[in-house]
Amino acid sequence: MPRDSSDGGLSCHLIRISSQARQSPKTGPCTVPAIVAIAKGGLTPPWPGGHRPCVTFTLPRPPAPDPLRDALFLDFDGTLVPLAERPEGVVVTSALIDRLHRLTDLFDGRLALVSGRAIAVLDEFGLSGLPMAGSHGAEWRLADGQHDALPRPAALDDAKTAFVAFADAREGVLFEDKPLGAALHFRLAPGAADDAIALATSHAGGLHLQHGHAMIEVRVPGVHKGTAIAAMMARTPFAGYNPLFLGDDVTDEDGFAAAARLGGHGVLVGPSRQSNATFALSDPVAVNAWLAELLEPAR
Ligand SMILES: O=P(O)(O)OC[C@H]1O[C@H](O[C@H]2O[C@H](CO)[C@@H](O)[C@H](O)[C@H]2O)[C@H](O)[C@@H](O)[C@@H]1O
Repeated sequence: MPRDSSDGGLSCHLIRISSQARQSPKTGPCTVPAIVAIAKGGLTPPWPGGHRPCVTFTLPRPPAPDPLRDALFLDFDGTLVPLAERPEGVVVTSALIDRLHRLTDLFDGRLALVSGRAIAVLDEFGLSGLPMAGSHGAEWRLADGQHDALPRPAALDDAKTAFVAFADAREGVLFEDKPLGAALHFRLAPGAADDAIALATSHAGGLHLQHGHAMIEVRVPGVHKGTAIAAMMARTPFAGYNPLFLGDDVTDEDGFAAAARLGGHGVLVGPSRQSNATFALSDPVAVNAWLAELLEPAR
């Protein structure tokens, strides 16, 4: 199966190849259909005419997990709930909460949320009964009360002051105060993206610069969703099972890699891209339908 290794780091199975000329995500316009690139020698440089080929990575739908062998790790925003214009705008329905609890029972407790949000925020959304990792892996809490959280770095206070001033000065930019991070959202002000990212980068010393959907964040360094999944997988009731992780954002790539390393796999939610995931679902509606199907045999 052909692979595109031109971007380094990630490697993806190329399942479907587009013959349409499209915008290349990495190197500007691509004008050479991949099928031509393959005919001329492959998907790595040199490409015909020097142009990156147009490729579409399409991953297959995940098979149904086995409740006796697998553990489910679920991202929140963009995976379980559709993205909203504002962080506080997402809606967590009672049907979703009920579904997650029934799945937890089906998997004998082996279901956890893995989010960039703080655990305290997920609790406020009514999800407090579930095991979860928050703050991009900087904190986790299991159903039996085991928990861990890294301390808040002092550097976040300076970042917060600068981010609040920036958000006040730029129409549509939102500041999100997080216990273990500080974030700027520019979904409502896309023109402010470059300046917001530059500002966050200037405050990233000693912190981790975390990109996300229409947002930039500085946060606790040294951890990520992969380390959180590994920490939970080392403990009861997860140890000894195969982790499946569903996520949509760049922060989820570490989780996909960890799931694969620990004997499971990642499921990318959303449009195709180069990813550590090996399966895909189109959006949160598809995720919730897939999850609901798992409960059907138990009805
Ligand atoms: O890891 P996740 O659970 O996916 O959390 C990632 C970030 O989600 C939130 O921001 C994103 O969702 C917002 C609401 O839909 C949206 O307005 C924003 O553009 C997205 O980036 C949350 O606010 C962040 O703290 C999380 O890190």
